[in-house]
Amino acid sequence: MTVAGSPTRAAIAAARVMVVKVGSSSLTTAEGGLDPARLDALVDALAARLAAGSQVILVSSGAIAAGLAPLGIARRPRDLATQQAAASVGQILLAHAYVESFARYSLQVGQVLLTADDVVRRSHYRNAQRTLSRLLALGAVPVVNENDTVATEEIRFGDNDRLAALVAHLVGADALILLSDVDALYDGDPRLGAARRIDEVAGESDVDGVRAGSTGASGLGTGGMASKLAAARLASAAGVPVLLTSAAQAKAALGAADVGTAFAAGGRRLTSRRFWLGYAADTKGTLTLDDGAVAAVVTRRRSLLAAGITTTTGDFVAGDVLELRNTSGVTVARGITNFDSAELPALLGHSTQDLPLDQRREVVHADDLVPLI
Ligand SMILES: Nc1ncnc2c1ncn2[C@@H]1O[C@H](COP(=O)(O)OP(=O)(O)O)[C@@H](O)[C@H]1O
Ligand SMILES: N[C@@H](CCC(=O)OP(=O)(O)O)C(=O)O
Repeated sequence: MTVAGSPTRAAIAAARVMVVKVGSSSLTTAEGGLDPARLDALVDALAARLAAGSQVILVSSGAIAAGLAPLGIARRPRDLATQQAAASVGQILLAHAYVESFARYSLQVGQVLLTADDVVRRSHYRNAQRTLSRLLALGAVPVVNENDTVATEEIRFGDNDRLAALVAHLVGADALILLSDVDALYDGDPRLGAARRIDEVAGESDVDGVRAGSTGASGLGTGGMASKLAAARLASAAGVPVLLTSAAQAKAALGAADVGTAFAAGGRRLTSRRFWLGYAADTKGTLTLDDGAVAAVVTRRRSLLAAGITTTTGDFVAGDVLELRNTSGVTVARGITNFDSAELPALLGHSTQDLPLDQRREVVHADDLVPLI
């Protein structure tokens, strides 16, 4: 049963700025290629929300899927070069289809193709932020996708669910809507048999035991439900509530928000620097902390000193972001190191006053540290 009028659904229904993400399987036909009718239906729903006064950023997958049929490729290719070639052909078709469809409402669209670097590197992050807010201020609808043709295997987002969650934080969205080919989150993949529908996720305990598959039914998308769940966690940590439903229900999702699964926003909205540090930046290594150090940094919000670190891994330099783990291997925080990986091992376990003068500093300063538990 849908929890009508819950605070999360009310917040989504009232959102002024929203990011809407649509998956490949919701834009293409079974034979391959774009499905203009489904794309128009999505744009109808977006235009209604825009007419009601909201600002909408669309994160649209579908470039690879849209490029397959025109290139005579029958199935989604596994190798990166063919995926990139398909995306290169498909992205133009996709952008063109949106231009035509939004034109029915006299709306302009602006194509924004992002690489992981654009959202995880601080200087690029602010640039992407400025471009998106200027597009919104000018009344255009930003249509975002990963810049598939230039992204290498190592630096790819690979899934647009995560990209959409990062964009939601980037633009300070009030809600993130994830539109897929399934109407809600279930406790198991509904394709595999009876599964219970989940209406509302208030916290981690509500998704305990949920089996989220990592491949979609269509074979066109990437990541399956697992990547949507991870994206919902990311957005929730950024203070953004999430609604997950099918593209077929886009109108209802963008209207009363009384369909699908609603994920509550967890806690307060982090500043962009702390969100970047805690969730978006790439990490270059790990530090294992003893129990006293975990309590100091997580509970008492203190800086991390060399005395509380037992081991380090990775190849990093001062200024890199590291994962801070407890002795069971659980990541308890992320932070910026003040030391290179080459000099840190010799300092471990030593109290700060025993260190040479030029090394008497915190390993991670409290201001550069985001607890994650
Ligand atoms: N626990 C679950 N609840 C709902 N759907 C699930 C679950 N586990 C796996 N799935 C599958 O995930 C698919 C959606 O993933 P995907 O095809 O990657 O979507 P998209 O292309 O929209 O990004 C659904 O078709 C559904 O069968
Ligand atoms: N950037 C890729 C989409 C990758 C992706 O996440 O796809 P999907 O799982 O359908 O949202 C493309 O446009 O084909």
